This record gives sequence, structure tokens and C-alpha cells, in this order.
Amino acid sequence: MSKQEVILCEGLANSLTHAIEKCPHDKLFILTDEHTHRLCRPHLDGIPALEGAEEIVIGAEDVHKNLETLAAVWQALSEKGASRHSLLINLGGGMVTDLGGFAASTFKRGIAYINVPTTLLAMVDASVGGKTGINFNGLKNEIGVFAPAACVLLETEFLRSLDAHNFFSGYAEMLKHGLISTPKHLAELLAFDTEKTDYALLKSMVGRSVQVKEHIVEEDPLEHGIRKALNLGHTVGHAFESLALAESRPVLHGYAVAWGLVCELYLSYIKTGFPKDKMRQTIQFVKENYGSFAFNCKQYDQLYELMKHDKKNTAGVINFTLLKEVGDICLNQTADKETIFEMFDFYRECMGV
Ligand SMILES: NC(=O)c1ccc[n+]([C@@H]2O[C@H](COP(=O)([O-])OP(=O)(O)OC[C@H]3O[C@@H](n4cnc5c(N)ncnc54)[C@H](O)[C@@H]3O)[C@@H](O)[C@H]2O)c1
Ligand SMILES: O=C(O)C(=O)C[C@@H](O)[C@H](O)[C@H](O)COP(=O)(O)O
Ligand SMILES: [Zn+2]
Repeated sequence: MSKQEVILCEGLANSLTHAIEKCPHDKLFILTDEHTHRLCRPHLDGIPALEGAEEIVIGAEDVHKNLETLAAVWQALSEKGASRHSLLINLGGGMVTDLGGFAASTFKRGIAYINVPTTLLAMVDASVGGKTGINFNGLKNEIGVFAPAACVLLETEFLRSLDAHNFFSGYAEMLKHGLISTPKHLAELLAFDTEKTDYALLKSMVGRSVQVKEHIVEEDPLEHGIRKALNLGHTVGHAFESLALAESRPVLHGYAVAWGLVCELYLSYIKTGFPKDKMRQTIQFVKENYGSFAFNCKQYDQLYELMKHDKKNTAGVINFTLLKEVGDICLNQTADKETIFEMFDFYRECMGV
């Protein structure tokens, strides 16, 4: 997989023009969801390089990250005359970059695409690293391919219209990057004033956060080893997200990850000796900013079954990424059913569920 260019923009118009010039194409397409079409697409008005671009607009949020929406994008590309040499620009959050990236990398066996992420989550995580896909059969990202964007342009000005809920969703992936990188980065994240956003500071933190991901993806693009670090909090987090989706009470991905981090830090504490004070400090941050996901002990089996579908698993054995310390990563950890249930007990007790 080729190294992906990730640019923290000083001016989106120039960066995008340059990126488009570097991708020779016969026709240009812009994919947005109904919200980013209204709120973010106008930021690109008047850029000559986008003249004549065809627009494709899909429904917003993860309930639309599915086969029907994917087919609608393929259909639109086909009907609007896309060829193997066309270029797709994904303008949106992780839902648009995941689904748009998958649509691009499968249409006529693959056309080039550029990601212009508009949420915090997509900037620090989803738009980078080439994991594309859709939810399927009630499972997160069940179908997809590794296919990096030609270029990722990070314009943090988009974050000014993001609501608090989606801000915190992205912040959870930043916390994850803090936990798997350095105590300094984690401390900076835990100290950030989330009530009164300093956008200049946030921009520099986005830069540092995405670098954590870039370095890991560069080393292991196809997740044979160290890339599993980026899945911290997700073995449980994805199960929470899938359960919530099945019960028609969807939760944002980052919230599920934050609650998954609570569980997996507990496992880290009991299995790999993660320090109790650091576990408590991170859990406190999650409690204060994310509330909790409610479930009861009758649902433990269902969550356990969902975790059996995690992509890191081999031969039905549930695989966790755990920590010995901040930045000291233990890959390919396992836990028996009893320990996993004990972890759920701990979560419910400390989160007051
Ligand atoms: N591929 C990866 O490596 C990766 C990494 C992390 C998450 N993900 C996936 O990303 C998805 C979540 O992404 P997300 O959190 O960006 O959600 P999202 O794309 O659903 O966006 C959240 C909401 O914010 C709106 N929005 C987008 N930009 C906005 C802006 N600038 N101002 C106001 N509203 C805006 C969207 O329309 C949507 O309603 C999940 O499907 C998750 O599985 C993928
Ligand atoms: O890029 C990665 O690798 C990650 O694991 C990042 C995660 O934040 C992201 O949610 C990813 O989509 C999860 O992938 P999956 O392989 O567990 O579906
Ligand atoms: Zn994630």
C-alpha cells in the first residue's frame, strides 16, 4: 500500500486544487451527506478546479453506512458517467469517508479518491489509513477493503459547525491515540478545556493526534501487527455500537469507543498491570463527558457473541489490544468468558449503570 499524503491545510482551496491536479481524471465527483452538503459544501464554492463536478448526496449518519447507500453511490457514479479514470472527493465525516472510500475502491475495480474530512473523528482517524467499508448483518465495518485515499486534506475550520456530541465522539479516538502514544500527549488531552474550545490549540492537537495514526499505519498498513493498537477500546466498543444499533438506540462511534476504553483499561489493569491511577483518571474523564451506555447482565451473552465477530479474532478467540502503561502496547491478548463478564460488571458498577 502506498504512503498516503495527509495535509494539515493552511488554505483548503489551494491544497485541494493542488491535490486534484496530482490526480489526473476525466470527470470529478463530490460525495457529501445531507448535512455536509448543506454545511460544508459551500466552503468549496468558487474553486475553479471543482467546476463541472457532479454531486452525489447520501443520507447522514451510521444508519446509512449500509449496502443500500453503497449501491446508490455506485448507481450514481454509473449513471453520471464515471469511468476508471474518474476522481471522487469525499466531503464529510467518517461515514462518508468509509462508504465513499469503499465505493471508489470497488467501482470499476477502483478509482482514485481524495478525503476532505469534516468531523473531528474523521480528521484524526477515519479519513486516514485506508480502512474503508460499510456495516453489514448488524456488525460494524463487516464488509470493506484496505484502500487509501490519494490524499487527505485536514481543514479544521470545518469543526466550527460541529455539535458538542460529535466533538466528543472524535475526541474519544484522540484519547485512544493519547493512551497508545505518550503520557505527555494523554495529559494534554485530559487537560484540554472542552467547554471553551481553543481552535488554534485544537488544530495543533489534531496534527499530533493524526500523526500517531499515520506512524502506525505506515509501519503496518494491513493490520498484521502493531496496527491493532489503533483498535484499543474497539473489541468492546464495536459490540456496544452494534447492540445499540440493533435496539434502535444508535450511539455515536466515539462514545462506544470511550465506553469500550473503560472496559479495556480495566482488562489492562487486571491482565497486563496498567496502573490503577491512570485507569481511574481516564475513566473519570469518560464519566464526566460521555455519560454511560446502559445494559444489564441478561445482555452479557449478546455482547459476548458480538465480540466474537471482531476482525482481530482468530479461530473464534476474542482478541484484545491492551496496555501495560501509556504507550506500552500488548497485542493479541485474550480473556476467558468469566473475565469478560467480570469486566462488564466493573463497567456497570463504576459507570453507575
Ligand atoms: N476507517 C477508519 O479508520 C475509521 C476510524 C474511525 C471511525 N470510523 C467510522 O467513522 C464513522 C463515524 O464518523 P463520524 O463520527 O465522522 O460520523 P458521521 O460521518 O456520521 O458524522 C457525524 C454527523 O456530523 C455531521 N457533520 C459532518 N461534518 C460536519 C460539520 N463540519 N459540521 C456539522 N455537522 C457535520 C454529519 O452529517 C453527521 O450527521 C463510523 O462509521 C466509524 O465506524 C472509521
Ligand atoms: O484504523 C484502524 O486500524 C482502526 O482500528 C481505527 C478505528 O478507530 C476505526 O474505528 C476502525 O474503523 C475500526 O476498524 P475495524 O477493523 O475494527 O472494523
Ligand atoms: Zn474507531
